[in-house]
Amino acid sequence: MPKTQPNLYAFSGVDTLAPALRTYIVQSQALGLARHGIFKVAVSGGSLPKTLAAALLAPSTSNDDVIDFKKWEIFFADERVVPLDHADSNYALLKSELLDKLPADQQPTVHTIDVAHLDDLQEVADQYEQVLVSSFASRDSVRLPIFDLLLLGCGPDGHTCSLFPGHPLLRETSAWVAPIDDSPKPPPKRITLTLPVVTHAVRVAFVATGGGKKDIMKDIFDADKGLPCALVNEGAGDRASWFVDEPAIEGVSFPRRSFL
Ligand SMILES: O=C(O)[C@H](O)[C@@H](O)[C@H](O)[C@H](O)COP(=O)(O)O
Repeated sequence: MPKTQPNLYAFSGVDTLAPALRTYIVQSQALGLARHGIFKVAVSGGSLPKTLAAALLAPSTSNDDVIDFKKWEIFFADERVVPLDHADSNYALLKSELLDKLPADQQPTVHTIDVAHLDDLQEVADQYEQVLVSSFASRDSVRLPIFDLLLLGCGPDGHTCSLFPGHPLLRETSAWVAPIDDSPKPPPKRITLTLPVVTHAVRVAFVATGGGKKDIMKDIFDADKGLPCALVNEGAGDRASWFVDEPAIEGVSFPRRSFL
């Protein structure tokens, strides 16, 4: 069977991107709820939580546009191994951008890292993997967890999650969650979903905006440099969708799709 290609959706700016991202997330939510009565989603840090808030905090426009946060189970695609109230924490970022703005009766289940052993990176990764095992069935019965949706960013070097270009972690085939203590982007100590888990998700959405992304977007879409984002595109095919603004893909020749 020929390999499928990722969907590249381009918008004039975040104000037009956010409603489309919302529609895509609502569709993903419906698929997740139909599959198992819950919506299992993992999110990254960076600018993503702010864009997510723009997409998700807007009022519903119809009965088909309802976000049922109480049925969401939120995981972190990667997390910096710091206290949960630390300025570097992806959880703290999601909390301030989104969770704190949701009413008390609309709070999702959120799986943070266990901060009891922050000095033991492997332990933090192992414990987070156990959280996934508890949610996605026993490790023996499923080879890989299947997230309903991953919401990811793309770094200026082509990294995603805490999977960095040329890093040995890209070759991890066994763990679901891995520690990294030499992240080229500070802070150095993190945990991350591994590449097989990322490419195994039902859907993977990247959000990349701004002219600062255009060179790396050319490398991801028009070249063959084995960058982490390109490896996700290769593994997920048309299960991967990119929500970008025009400045981010200026000069990229890969064909865009229209988001309907
Ligand atoms: O852990 C990190 O260091 C950041 O979360 C990082 O991975 C970020 O997601 C990308 O660099 C995209 O950043 P923007 O969303 O700001 O473009």
